[in-house]
Amino acid sequence: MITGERMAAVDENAAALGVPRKQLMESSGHAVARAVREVAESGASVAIVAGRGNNGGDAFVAARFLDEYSVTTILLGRAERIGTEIARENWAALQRADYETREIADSSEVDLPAADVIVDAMLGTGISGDLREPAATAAAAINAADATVVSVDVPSGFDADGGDHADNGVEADRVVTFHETKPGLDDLEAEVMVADIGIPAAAERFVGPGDVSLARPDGREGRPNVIGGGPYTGAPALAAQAALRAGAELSFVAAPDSVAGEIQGYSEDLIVQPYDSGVLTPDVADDLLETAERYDNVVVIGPGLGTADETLEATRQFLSAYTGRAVVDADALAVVPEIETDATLVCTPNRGELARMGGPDTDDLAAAADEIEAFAADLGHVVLAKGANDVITDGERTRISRSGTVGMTVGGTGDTLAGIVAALLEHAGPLEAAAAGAHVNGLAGERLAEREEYGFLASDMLAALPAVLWGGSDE
Ligand SMILES: NC(=O)C1=CN([C@@H]2O[C@H](COP(=O)(O)OP(=O)(O)OC[C@H]3O[C@@H](n4cnc5c(N)ncnc54)[C@H](O)[C@@H]3O)[C@@H](O)[C@H]2O)[C@H](O)CC1
Ligand SMILES: [K+]
Repeated sequence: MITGERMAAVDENAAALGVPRKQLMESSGHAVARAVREVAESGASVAIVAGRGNNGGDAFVAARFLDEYSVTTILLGRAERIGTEIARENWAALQRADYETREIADSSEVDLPAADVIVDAMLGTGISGDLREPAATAAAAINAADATVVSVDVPSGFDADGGDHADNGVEADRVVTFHETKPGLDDLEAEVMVADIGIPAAAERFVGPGDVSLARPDGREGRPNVIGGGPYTGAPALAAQAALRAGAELSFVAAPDSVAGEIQGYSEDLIVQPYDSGVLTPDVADDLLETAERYDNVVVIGPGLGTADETLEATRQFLSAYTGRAVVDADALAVVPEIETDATLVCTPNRGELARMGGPDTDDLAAAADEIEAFAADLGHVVLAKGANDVITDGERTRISRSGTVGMTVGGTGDTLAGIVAALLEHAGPLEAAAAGAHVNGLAGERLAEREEYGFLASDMLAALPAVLWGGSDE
């Protein structure tokens, strides 16, 4: 089962692994042709109704595999407004190879030829909202036709993220969906066939650019609050700054008044809010909990907190009562296996912290991915286990991030990671935020290592983050 937006991420990851979208489109189109052949008698007439996106592109490919039939390909819209390069190229090939094609400018021109089989390639996972014209009129004509309807990827009008189908959507007899079925597809009347289109398993297993695109903030959003500091002051400052560099609008630090000034001193960009105590105590935790619940910000709890008994008790109390989203790092991790909570937690243990939490005790986290997945399932939260390769899992789905470089084994890179995950968690799911966060943190380190393999600081990574999240230069 895979959603449309996750499919786009996997698609982008496949391209980064060397399997470009055009090759996927060729496989998709071939799969559609095979499905048509299963329902078309020899000599049958086939009408392809294509949209201007890659769903249509798949059908332009299919037309080339259906020479034994009389095929007409109808494009809803003008050819020059085909939305993607690979769909345009496949349309152009049909023109040059003298295939039977028609362009429909608007709904008044919708007039489907009589056909034994209709291929519905108007809309796939790129749909937004109920069918607009001319797709709406075309869908009605398809539904009224006396033909077998084969839909490409999903019936046009079906939402591959939410699983519901537009009232004016196409009623397909068959659906050829790619790679994995989509949520809700099997509830439709249609017969669903899943076509393998050659996406390497690595495109799902390993975090890639598609996962970063999926979790990247569009614009500045979120106001994470770092609950940290006490004995240490660098960690909360790094985490809070990383959150800003990863797209947060504001970044708060709640810290003991004894160190608040020092933390503020690291960066004027932070909003440091001192509390009247030398360390995090249960009373202070109560106040911070009330604030966190009121503002519904993502919390980062742990950086630099220290391990005083009353601090651990305060952390236990905060996380047990909290119902929002939090990144739990460093010394705060110890309490997570001891508590029940309704909060959505992303735990970011390093190898030692993972073992102390009850997870596998090993240097090669990727080799222990299944055990870490089982540990996360038991823990009930997302675990981002940090190592040479990071293992990110919600107990059901597991990803490996291979980004990063040996120079990152310097103090503070775990703090920047926690801040990045917090910024992404403001708008992305916990697994998605953790996977993209781990990956982006590693890419920032790689970018610095291009200049010098060692010797860079965690604080140097802050300036490299925007470039790896949004592309562009950090110079
Ligand atoms: N992800 C993969 O691995 C592969 C996907 N393939 C095919 O690509 C489509 C998704 O293509 P995309 O270009 O993103 O969008 P669509 O073609 O689905 O539709 C976009 C198209 O439709 C217009 N549009 C959007 N909403 C509406 C609406 N409500 N009413 C009318 N028109 C609408 C929009 O303006 C665009 O023009 C996927 O389904 C697969 O079929 C690859 O080819 C194979 C690998
Ligand atoms: K379709």
